[in-house]
Amino acid sequence: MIGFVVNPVSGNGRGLKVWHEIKNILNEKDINYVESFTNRAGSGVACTMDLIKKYEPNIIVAVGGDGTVHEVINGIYQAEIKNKVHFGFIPSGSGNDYARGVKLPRHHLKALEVILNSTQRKSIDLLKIDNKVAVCSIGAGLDGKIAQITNEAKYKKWLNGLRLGGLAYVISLFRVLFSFRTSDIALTIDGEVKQLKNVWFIAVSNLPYYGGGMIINPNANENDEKAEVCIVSNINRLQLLTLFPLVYLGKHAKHKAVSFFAGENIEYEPNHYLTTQADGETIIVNKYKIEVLPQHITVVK
Ligand SMILES: Nc1ncnc2c1ncn2[C@@H]1O[C@H](COP(=O)(O)OP(=O)(O)OP(=O)(O)O)[C@@H](O)[C@H]1O
Repeated sequence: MIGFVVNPVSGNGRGLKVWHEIKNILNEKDINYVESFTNRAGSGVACTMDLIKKYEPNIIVAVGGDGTVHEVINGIYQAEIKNKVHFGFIPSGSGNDYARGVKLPRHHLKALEVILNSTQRKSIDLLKIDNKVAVCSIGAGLDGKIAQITNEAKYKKWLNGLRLGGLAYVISLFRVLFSFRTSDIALTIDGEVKQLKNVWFIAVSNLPYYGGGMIINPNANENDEKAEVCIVSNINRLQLLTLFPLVYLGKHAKHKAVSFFAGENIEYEPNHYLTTQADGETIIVNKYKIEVLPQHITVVK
């Protein structure tokens, strides 16, 4: 049996349209499935856990955007069944960083074909922070703030409807840039400590993309049992603006303000609270401690 967790409001309402199309095909093909609709932000976790408990599906599919991917993966994680239920994805949002990262089709009908016909499976790592997990990235500082105000902004919905969700992050950058305060950070990666001054953000990745297509950690690999870390520090606002377009091309590596690291256990202590995003969703963090969970979830490819 396949369980579908559908976010009807993803992609500014595209989620519901996509689901109706998918459902018709499932009915025509006489596929055994169950569905559950998210009814508010965050409810995808409980929807997933309920489906697993009641129906014991072998595949759980998120129908939505990266936020829905995040919630369903957390539902599977909290159900403590590890690789027993396989994860599938049908995109109906606009960011699609997960689909890009694991090289899944971005068209919903092609994605459905993969779920119904593919026998390929891949075990991938997850990133754990507090009692939550992320599949794409966890970012703190400027990117956390940008994700927060983007998720609250009306223009995200309009732009999502036009399939220009990535542009919403650019608008938000200009909104937060001038009031944002950088921080000093003590960073520990696998026991090695580094002191960093004037940090704009710290992005810890399992997959290369975030923010609707920025290639923030080009070397991130979902099953190398490591997280890639990109830090931007010691740069003024104008220089940051010139760096920003390079991230869309993954060409920021040579810039003097950019440092990369990799490891299994990443911990940082900032000198003030950093707004944090996990897979683009704002999360409240008690401890800035990120751990790689090696090959913790099996995805349909
Ligand atoms: N019924 C609902 N009403 C309001 N918000 C919801 C509902 N269901 C889910 N959400 C929230 O909608 C937000 C956005 O979902 P999602 O990321 O899947 O779509 P998107 O923003 O259109 O896509 P993307 O993140 O790929 O741009 C998530 O924070 C999710 O918790």
